[in-house]
This record gives sequence, C-alpha cells and structure tokens, in this order.
Amino acid sequence: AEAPVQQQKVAKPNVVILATGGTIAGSAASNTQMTGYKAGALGIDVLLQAVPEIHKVANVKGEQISNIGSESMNNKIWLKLAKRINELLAKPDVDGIVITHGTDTLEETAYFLNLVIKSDKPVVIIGAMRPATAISADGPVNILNAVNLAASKDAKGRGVLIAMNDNINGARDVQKTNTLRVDTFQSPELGYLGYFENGRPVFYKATTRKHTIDTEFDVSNLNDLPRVDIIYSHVNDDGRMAEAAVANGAKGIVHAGTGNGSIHEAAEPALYDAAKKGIVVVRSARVPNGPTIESTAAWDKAGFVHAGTLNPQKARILLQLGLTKTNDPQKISEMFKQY
Ligand SMILES: NC(=O)CC[C@H](N)C(=O)O
Repeated sequence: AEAPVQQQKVAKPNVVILATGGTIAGSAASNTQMTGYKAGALGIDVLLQAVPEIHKVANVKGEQISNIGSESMNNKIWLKLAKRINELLAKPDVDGIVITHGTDTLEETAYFLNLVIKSDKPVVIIGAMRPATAISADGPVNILNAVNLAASKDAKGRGVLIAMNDNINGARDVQKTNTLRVDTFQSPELGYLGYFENGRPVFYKATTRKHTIDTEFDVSNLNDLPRVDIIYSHVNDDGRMAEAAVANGAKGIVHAGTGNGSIHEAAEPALYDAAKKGIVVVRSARVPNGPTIESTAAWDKAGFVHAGTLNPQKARILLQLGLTKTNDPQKISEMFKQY
C-alpha cells in the first residue's frame, strides 16, 4: 500500500537577538515624550514582548550584551559583541542575528561588524528614534522587519544590514542623516540595497566592497583596538589637535578635512610630523557627500591615505582594523580601495 502523504513541516529559522541599549530600549515618563528620556532602560524581554508576531517568523532567543546609550559605545563592547556573534553563527542551529542598538553610533557598529564577522549568515542592526513608551514608537515594526530579514535566505552574503523605517541599508554606506526624524538612516551617496514590501525584504542592489568572510580582519585574539583620533578641520585650524592626538598615543589620525579632504596650511606641519613618527594619517571630508580622492599636493607625498566615500567615523574604523595588520600607509591605502 502507498504510504499516506505526509504534511511536510518546514522548520522555522532560528534567530538570536542581541540587545545593546539605545532609544529602542528607552523609557520616558509619558507617551508624548520623544526626547529627554532614558536610553537603554528596558531589557531585551520587554522589547520582545511588544512584538509577539516575531515568533510566527522564527524561533527567537534574546541576549543582553549591554544596555547603554550608543554615544558611549567602546572597543570593549564591540569586541564582546563581535566575538559572541561569531560564536553564535558558527553553530549550525543559528540562522541569523538581530542587534538592537542606539542610533547615534549604529552606523559605526554596523561597519565594524561588517569587517569582522566571519559568516555569510544574515546580521541585521536596528534601533529606533522614538522611545519604546512613545505613541507610534518605531521600535516594534523595526524588530519585526529585522527578524524577517535575519530569517531570510536572501539576506545571506550581503554584509551587515540596517533595517529601519522599511528600508534596507548596507553597513558601509549608511549614515544617520537627521538628529530627530524616524527616516534618519539613509545612504545618501550610494543608495538603499532594498526595501520591506509588506514586511517582506526585497533586494535591488548589492555592495561591490569586501565584507565579512572576505576580509583579512580577525578579532578572535584581540582585547583592544588601536587608538585612532578624528580631527575636524575648520577656519583657524592650527594643528594643535593633531599634536594632542600624537601626544596621547594615537596610532592613526583621521583628518575630517574641508572640501575634498583639504588641510589648513597651518595644520600641515603637525600632520607631517605625525606621519614621520609612523602614525598613519587618513584624509577624509567633513562634507557629507562625495569621495575624498588623491590630491596633487604634498599630502600624497607625505603618505596620507585618502578615505574615498567613507565618512570620517567609518574611515576611523577601517584604520583601527588596518592598524591591527600593518602601519604601512601604502598597505592601508589598498584596504581603503577594497573595503
Ligand atoms: N535614537 C537613539 O537611539 C538615540 C539615543 C542614544 N543617544 C543612543 O544612541 O543610544
């Protein structure tokens, strides 16, 4: 006799949510309060209780990594987070990761993880602009979209993704572009990778830059990262900040220059001195859009690296990781062309 037709039960994907703090876990005194609340006040369990729908999509587990305002993010939490993600994704029964994070430095954590996670499984970062206690809080829908994305096979191999306000941005190109609005995360220069269409992630583009399993960076034996300072140029810049960076032990300096990464002539001597001491200097731009490219000036001769389309805070991360491998500006310059 023929065997009865069996209903094939498709197992739900397993997604782990790692909570680090931020407005998404923020609590205010009233539901009309949109600023001045306490970020990182609510634990992971409270966040997940607000979105029971996620359990239809995936088997979800939560872990608390930290509970801070992301303006206070540091190397220690970054390394803890990266090592935990690598450990989890190495398990065959973990299919994807969602990280909840404050929005202030979300783009930095995203790019850091994009360079050090050793798996092609989906890693999604989200935050919120309105505290969890607010009317029309944006956290819950971002959590639902993020779990959909982390559970999706389509999200594999695309690098770390940011899922906020129904858009999918890539870690390398995303920026917080507005201090208050919920549509703050954009990739103004290079565009979104995709959108959520009725909760379903749909991709239209992919980055050409190396990430995750294709990078040379490995944090598994690191307990700290090299010190890199950012110096923001302006009228009357006189190089004192560059001197202070050197005096405080910077191994690298990112110069957020005017225009196409220009340096004030009064600040040049301090930066040339830094380069002579073996400190790697990267020229980036305080202008929000457009690449920082090579120059005909003495800057290239001095070995200053140009940041391309990375903004100063992202250039800083690539320089930190580059310095774990070499302090040869030429080799670091190659990294800025690849990542
Ligand atoms: N919207 C936010 O998440 C900002 C809150 C806080 N400053 C943080 O980044 O954690």
